Amino acid sequence: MTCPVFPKPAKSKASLWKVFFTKRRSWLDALYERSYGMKMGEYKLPGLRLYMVNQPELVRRIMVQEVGNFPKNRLLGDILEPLLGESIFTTNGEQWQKQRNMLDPAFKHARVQQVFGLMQDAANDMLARLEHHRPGQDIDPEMTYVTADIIFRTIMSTQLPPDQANRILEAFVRFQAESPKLALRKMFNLPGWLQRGRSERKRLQAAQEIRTAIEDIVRPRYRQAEAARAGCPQSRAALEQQQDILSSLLLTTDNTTGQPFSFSEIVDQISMLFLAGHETSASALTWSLYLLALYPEVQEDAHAEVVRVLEQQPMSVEAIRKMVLVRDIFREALRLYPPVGFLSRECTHATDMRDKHMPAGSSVMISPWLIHRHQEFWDNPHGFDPYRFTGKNLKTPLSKSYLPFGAGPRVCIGAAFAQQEASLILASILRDYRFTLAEGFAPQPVGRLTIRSENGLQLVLTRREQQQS
Ligand code: HEM
Repeated sequence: MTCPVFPKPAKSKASLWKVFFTKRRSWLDALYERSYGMKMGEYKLPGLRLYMVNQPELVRRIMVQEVGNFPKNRLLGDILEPLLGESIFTTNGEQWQKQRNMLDPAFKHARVQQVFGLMQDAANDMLARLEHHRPGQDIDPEMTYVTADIIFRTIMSTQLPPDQANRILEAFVRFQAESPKLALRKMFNLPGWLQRGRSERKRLQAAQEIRTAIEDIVRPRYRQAEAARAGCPQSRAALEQQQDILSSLLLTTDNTTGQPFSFSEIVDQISMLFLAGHETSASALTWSLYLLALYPEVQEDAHAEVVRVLEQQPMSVEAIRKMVLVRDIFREALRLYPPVGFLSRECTHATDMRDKHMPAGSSVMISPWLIHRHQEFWDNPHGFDPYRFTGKNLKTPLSKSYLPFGAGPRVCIGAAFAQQEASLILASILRDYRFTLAEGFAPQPVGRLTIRSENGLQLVLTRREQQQS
């Protein structure tokens, strides 16, 4: 039985220096065989002490029961700061709570359903572009494009013109490629001047390019909000009419001070939603297409499900809800290739877990990648089986061993949004196309900010009606 690709783990743990000099390409390469069966591991690096926690009860303690003692790691904030500023993804305490309160309403189920039409417009544009897909062409950039386009349409009511999209997405590729190098330099506590070398300059420039593009979109709307606050009725009406997430951020004021958000605070949140909202979904969609191409019989089952549902009703929120197999293929892709492979926290107080004493200030990593492939929690952990979610024999309840969207109060705000867009995009492709991997092609998973395929995904698409005629 074919097994979906995953980087073969080393036999044993690599030395620290080997990790530093040879594993900077992808953190997945630093894993070794025992990583896939351990419940807790300890790593002493020059710049920090790091604990890897995979045991479900301890994960729950960190992410749900004692969240206040395990805030988001400063290292993550430092790495993302040039791009995201002080956004909800990295802040803690009161600042985070204020930002979460502000964003939560925009991501409620009802609100997510309202943007289905906008998602569908973007999916239809994707289908039009796919008509020009060459056999064996990489489909990963298309998944990145369509998910970024959905974010622009739903968050900022604007479409992403191809030249601007390419500039932003290419800058993000550079940012993502340089980020793990900085993380390693920080973990190894290298002197400041070594952390500010050529790679860091490239990274900062890429972040600035993305922020400038987002600032250009936000600025006129921000001015409109200022005019509305100064009493201009037309500006207020225009602002209220655009029922996107940017509008709700522009209209919100701080509960305690009554002040609106500043321009840079708004740019921080929008940049974060752009990053968190398209990169993760694009990764998961590309992996879903890979799995479907690798398992043609599952692809045929899923196609049949889509056709069956769409014979009774048009593509809609209700229709995709009925596509249970499509949903479970996406779930299984998120299990095997969770876009956020590591969740990183910090210990504010010294504490004990299993046989380890963790000093205050230690870093804690929870890895959906390892937990989702842990042999004790899953049958056939590296195998593809979308039907496992409807069977009754899951080895461990999903609530304990499945966390592609995180858990507890910091759980992903966009989980319902992501599920809806993914089902829509997959169903649209499955309805119109049969697809296979290009001859001899195998993707190479790499772990950077998200888990992507280093060499993309080369697919051959064939239109279904062409095949039948
Ligand atoms: C398949 C797609 C997605 C995956 C796998 C994913 C995964 C995650 C994970 C694991 C976290 C928690 C990180 C942690 O605890 O350290 C998270 C947080 C977050 N995600 Fe997502 N995400 C996805 C899509 C989205 C989308 C579409 C949006 C918005 C449009 C979004 C916005 C956010 C935000 C704002 C947070 C921070 C929440 C907080 O800290 O309060 N995500 N995501």
